[in-house]
Amino acid sequence: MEHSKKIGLFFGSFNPIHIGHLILGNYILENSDMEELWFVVSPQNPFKDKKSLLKDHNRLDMVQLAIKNYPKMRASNVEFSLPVPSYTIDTLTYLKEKHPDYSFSLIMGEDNLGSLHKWKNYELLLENYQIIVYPRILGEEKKDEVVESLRLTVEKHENIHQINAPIIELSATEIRNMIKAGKNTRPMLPPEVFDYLDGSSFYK
Ligand SMILES: Nc1ncnc2c1ncn2[C@@H]1O[C@H](COP(=O)(O)OP(=O)(O)OP(=O)(O)O)[C@@H](O)[C@H]1O
Ligand SMILES: O=C(O)c1ccc[n+]([C@@H]2O[C@H](COP(=O)([O-])O)[C@@H](O)[C@H]2O)c1
Repeated sequence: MEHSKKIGLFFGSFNPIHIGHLILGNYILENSDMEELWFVVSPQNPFKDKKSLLKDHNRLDMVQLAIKNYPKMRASNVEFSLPVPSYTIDTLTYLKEKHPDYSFSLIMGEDNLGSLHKWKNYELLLENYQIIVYPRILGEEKKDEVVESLRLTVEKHENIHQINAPIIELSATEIRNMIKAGKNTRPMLPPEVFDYLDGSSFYK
């Protein structure tokens, strides 16, 4: 049988991409059988607050800058030309058609696993794709018993693979707030992304 290249997909708005995303992407490449890791930049979601969301191409530019020295990482703009809001199952179906020789897996934080049962066609997603789940610190809301029990049901599925990646408590929201307040974000951002933002008026 022909080998199908294993691709891990990491979806997000990456507004901006930060070192938490990079550390995790690198961990997965170094500790799983994924051969490539694609950062799939989600377009502007009409149901979310757009005020501080940079344009698609700016967020894609930053991902490209951040990964330029990581040969196994790619930036994907596949969702830019698909209907919004982007449903992961639709993106996966499109990617599978476009790259029939690749095998795609989903990379997801433990926090998102709690709401997976609300995603479009989540049963289809679970049946057809491997989902790699990494640990996050769960907030009070996520600890809710009902969510927790649903999470456990999904967790038992054979396509869910939990990995022991390091927890980096950083968020793009925190970084945007710091930039707005004139604080230094250099250690939280890949150097090229820091320079890109430093020379612009973004988030200020
Ligand atoms: N520090 C982190 N460590 C691991 N995963 C993260 C981290 N921050 C975000 N993620 C995950 O990365 C994906 C893309 O993240 P996203 O671009 O939404 O970043 P974010 O930092 O959570 O952004 P925001 O604060 O704007 O909501 C999401 O699945 C999110 O759960
Ligand atoms: O497909 C769905 O129904 C669906 C519902 C919610 C979230 N997602 C995906 O999960 C990613 C992270 O979601 P969020 O809400 O944490 O930004 C987002 O980029 C989407 O690709 C997908």
